[in-house]
Amino acid sequence: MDYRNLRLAICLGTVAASLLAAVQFCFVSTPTKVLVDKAVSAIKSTPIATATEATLKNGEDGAQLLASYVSQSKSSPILEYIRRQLDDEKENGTASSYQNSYCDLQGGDWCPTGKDAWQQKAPAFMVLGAKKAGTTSLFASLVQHPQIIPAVRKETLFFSPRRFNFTRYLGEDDKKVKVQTIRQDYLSLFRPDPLQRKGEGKVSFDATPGNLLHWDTAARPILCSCPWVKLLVIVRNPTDRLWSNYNFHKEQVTKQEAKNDTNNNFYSFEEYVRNELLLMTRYGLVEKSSPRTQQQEQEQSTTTRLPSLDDAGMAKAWSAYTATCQSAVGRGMYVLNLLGWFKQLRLMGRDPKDALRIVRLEDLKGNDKVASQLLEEVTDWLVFDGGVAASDGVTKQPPKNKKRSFVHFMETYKHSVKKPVLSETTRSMLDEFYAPYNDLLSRLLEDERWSYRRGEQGKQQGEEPVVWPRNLGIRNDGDEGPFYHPTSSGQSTGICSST
Ligand SMILES: Nc1ncnc2c1ncn2[C@@H]1O[C@H](COP(=O)(O)OS(=O)(=O)O)[C@@H](OP(=O)(O)O)[C@H]1O
Repeated sequence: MDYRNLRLAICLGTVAASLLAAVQFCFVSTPTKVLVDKAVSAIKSTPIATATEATLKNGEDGAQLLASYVSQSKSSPILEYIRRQLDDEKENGTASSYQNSYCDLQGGDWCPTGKDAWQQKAPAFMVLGAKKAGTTSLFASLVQHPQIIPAVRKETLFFSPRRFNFTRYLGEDDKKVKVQTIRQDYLSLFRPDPLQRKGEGKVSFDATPGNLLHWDTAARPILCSCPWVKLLVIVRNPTDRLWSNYNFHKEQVTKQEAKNDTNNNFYSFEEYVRNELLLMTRYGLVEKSSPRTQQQEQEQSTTTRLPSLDDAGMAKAWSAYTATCQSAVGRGMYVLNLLGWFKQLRLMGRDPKDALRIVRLEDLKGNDKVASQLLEEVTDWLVFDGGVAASDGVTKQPPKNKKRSFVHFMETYKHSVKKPVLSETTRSMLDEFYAPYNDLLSRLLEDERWSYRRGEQGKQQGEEPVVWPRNLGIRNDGDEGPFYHPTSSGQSTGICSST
């Protein structure tokens, strides 16, 4: 290569690198259609996308376009990964090994006690998500409980990867979580005058729905800084959730465009889903079931596809995918997201059945005695370690405002919202796409009603409300509750016991 050609090559290389950096920067900072556009155009420039790309032409049926993309669900690497995890789910660690491996206490106490103790103010529980599964209703219902106090806003977003200060909160090798630094900063998001709560049996909580999706980055910092925390999850039929996510995103973009006086038609729902499936394909999470040519295989291995989905590969692929789009499809892969949390809990020696409760929005809708009882049971568990007995002589207090009790809120919400309708063809295609994930969820939770199968009349399976674990409110060991939280005032047990 002569000098001029070399100079030209260097210039072109520099321009390409700058463009790539600009695209990456935009991905993490622009939460609108632009983000998806950029992600998709980046994909289009790779051989993988060229192999799978299809464009919606004028008048073309969106459902038809989507069909080839959802057919991949049966053989996707992500499903294989989940199955492997489920076969291998017995792996248990201990609190001290977890703490030694992942949590840098910086001279502090993992489970401080005493009246100035951090956890007097810290969250006793968190609502992890899922986004668009009724978390706002659930939040509004929970705060009706006189012993439950929210953070300064519903979603603190403190542990969300786009806000979380990785440099400040993680050690140099990104492995150990700086517990004291997180506690010091996170605490500012909780109500002042926490000592007033001492002895009153009150507990704080954070309800950031993205934390379910971001198990790969959020679970460890959360569990290192609040090792006692209880986790509450609400899910919803993943197709309905996805549709709601799309409409919400569309509305946001439309509003923004009206403000900027621009008007680009937002993607159709089918294109929106297709774009995400393309991204997932790019990161090796799902793949087209049609056999690839040898050339395509070669091209794929030299681009961004990750070689295999072992634990590290999965976390990396998931982070890459969730950083580049709304993650609207992945948020409904509940089993994967929960497994990420299960794994961390097991590593720290906590049984997910004790640490986590999962409810379905479908069971909380409507003015139904059972739904009301369900929420009451859940709140008893959140405040009193299972509702069996209040510690320190703290007794259960009546709701603040009877008129706005759980069910009342749920009911008025339902009637006040007018919703666009999803076409039946697309709905059943997405139901089919999510079916294997839902089946694996029911395997994980040991109850087939989590599979969200529809009956003949299109009704969701399961006549009785589903909550996991099913023995809610009854301790399985008959012993002290497994968590330390503000109401237990030094009588710590489980992960925070003095052992
Ligand atoms: N009580 C009751 N009955 C029926 N549906 C309900 C109820 N409460 C919340 N919802 C539906 O949940 C969707 C909003 O979920 P989130 O509050 O989690 O949204 S967000 O993540 O906080 O943005 C939103 O879904 P869509 O209407 O389908 O978009 C709400 O209508």
